[in-house]
Amino acid sequence: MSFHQEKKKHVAVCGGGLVGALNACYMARRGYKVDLYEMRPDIRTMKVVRGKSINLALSCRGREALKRVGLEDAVTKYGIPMHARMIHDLNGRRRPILYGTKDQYIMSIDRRLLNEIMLSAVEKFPDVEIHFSHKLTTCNFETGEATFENEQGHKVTKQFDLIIGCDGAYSAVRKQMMKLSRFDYQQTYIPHGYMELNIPPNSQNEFAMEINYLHIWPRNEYMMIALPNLDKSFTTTLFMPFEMFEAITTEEKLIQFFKEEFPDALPLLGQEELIKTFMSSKALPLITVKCHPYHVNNKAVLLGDAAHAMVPFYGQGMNCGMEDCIILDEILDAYENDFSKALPAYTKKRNPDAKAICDLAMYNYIEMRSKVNTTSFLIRKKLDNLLFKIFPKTWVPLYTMVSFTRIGYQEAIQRREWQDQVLTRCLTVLGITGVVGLGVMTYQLSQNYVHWSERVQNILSQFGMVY
Ligand SMILES: Cc1cc2nc3c(=O)[nH]c(=O)nc-3n(C[C@H](O)[C@H](O)[C@H](O)COP(=O)(O)OP(=O)(O)OC[C@H]3O[C@@H](n4cnc5c(N)ncnc54)[C@H](O)[C@@H]3O)c2cc1C
Ligand SMILES: COc1ccc2c(c1)CN(c1nc(C(=O)N(C)c3cc(Cl)c(F)cc3C(=O)O)c(Cl)s1)C2
Repeated sequence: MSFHQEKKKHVAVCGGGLVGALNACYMARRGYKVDLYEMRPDIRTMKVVRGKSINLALSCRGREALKRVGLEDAVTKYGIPMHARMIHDLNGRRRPILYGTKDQYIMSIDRRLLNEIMLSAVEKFPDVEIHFSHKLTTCNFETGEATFENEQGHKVTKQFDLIIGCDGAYSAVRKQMMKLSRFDYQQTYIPHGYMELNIPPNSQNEFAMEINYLHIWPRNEYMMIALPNLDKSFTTTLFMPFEMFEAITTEEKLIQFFKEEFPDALPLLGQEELIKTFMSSKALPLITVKCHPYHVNNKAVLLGDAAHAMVPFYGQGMNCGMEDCIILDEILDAYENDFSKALPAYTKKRNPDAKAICDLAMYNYIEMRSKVNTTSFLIRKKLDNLLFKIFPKTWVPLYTMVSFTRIGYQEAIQRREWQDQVLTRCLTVLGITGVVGLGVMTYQLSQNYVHWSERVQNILSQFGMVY
């Protein structure tokens, strides 16, 4: 090796899930030697893969992360666009609320397929090896040594320049970090659990509901969400307090509950299939994990749920973890692969945003649980969308900033707080002085917006109103 030739970095990516598989592609693309360790067997050879939601919503942040390693098209060709939410109310009425313009949509992606595509992409890089059925047990943050145990209980220890913990919400790498002083850790289980149900294709072997929608049954204390699959089924996730799951002890109680709460969904789920699935499954827990710092020395760093697990009520956990890969890659460029500088910079940059989305997802859970039924959900989304149409530069709905832009999560929340202040102030003024208040609201919001009257005319004319 010539004097000036730098020794090739050798990294261990722990966890071959959605973030670990993608991060292995990022590290391999940097020219590092990569060993990816996954405690499960190769899911590409397995019949059934138990675990989390069968499908999930891929939005802007995750798509950009896939795009940068050339995987966006490979993934989105198997995705189903969802242009709007479809709100199902108690009397079976369905009302759509667009996410935005026609090119603003999120995608329903099969979790296993996404993971398989990324694992196969990792294998195409030179100097990369995937070790399935290898579970990380311990690591040394001074020497960079990591020990892995295989199915036979055989242990192997290797030394790396960097250990990247992508091993999920119950991360072993993070557990090792928790032994260190000044490592902050916080976890919260919410009282709700989730259970996956299935709406199969109808008798004509077609989708049983409108295809390109994220279907929602908001019922305050509980809710159901359904995302479409390529096989024309919908993976339907029921979110409910554990004690409610536990109180449904008989088939009769189950059917009665669905007849009362989700009457339109019951015939689509099929009573027999619903009984079979519900009675043979356990509701799974939902956890929020926050920690700081994400790195130790120049030897280890956490990405994805290992760093920031969140409740799914914004559809951002995977998208955020995938965006972690972008952030780390950009920082490694900025610091020319000097881990002693790059890792602290990564924590400094990413931790506030990750905490913000964890809080936002939890807030949305609380908001949806307490007062979001069909009407309130409709009103807020339609108000958001109307103000966004009138003042697109000023009033960007929070869900738009989160799911359709790469605005930092923390900045998105700050902008939303400003919107809320303005709205509260204007509605107060409006309440007291009526027309004057309207002027105040328009003036305040239209300051950053030119030609708003043209917009208002355009919008009102769409409702057949001449302004
Ligand atoms: C019901 C539900 C719905 C969701 N919906 C969405 C959604 O719509 N959109 C979205 O963006 N996110 C969603 N999420 C969140 C998303 O699933 C997670 O954020 C994402 O899976 C995190 O990816 P990860 O790779 O960090 O962790 P994981 O996907 O958990 O992968 C961790 C991997 O590490 C492996 N592993 C664990 N321990 C070890 C070890 N010691 N050694 C080696 N390997 C190990 C595991 O086997 C696994 O393969 C949802 C989550 C839930 C629960
Ligand atoms: C597979 O399991 C799951 C479980 C939950 C989710 C997803 C997939 C995908 N999710 C998305 N949420 C948003 C969002 O921004 N908000 C505020 C919403 C939040 C809730 Cl809880 C909801 F029901 C609708 C919206 C909405 O606006 O449509 C998206 Cl945009 S996508 C939540």
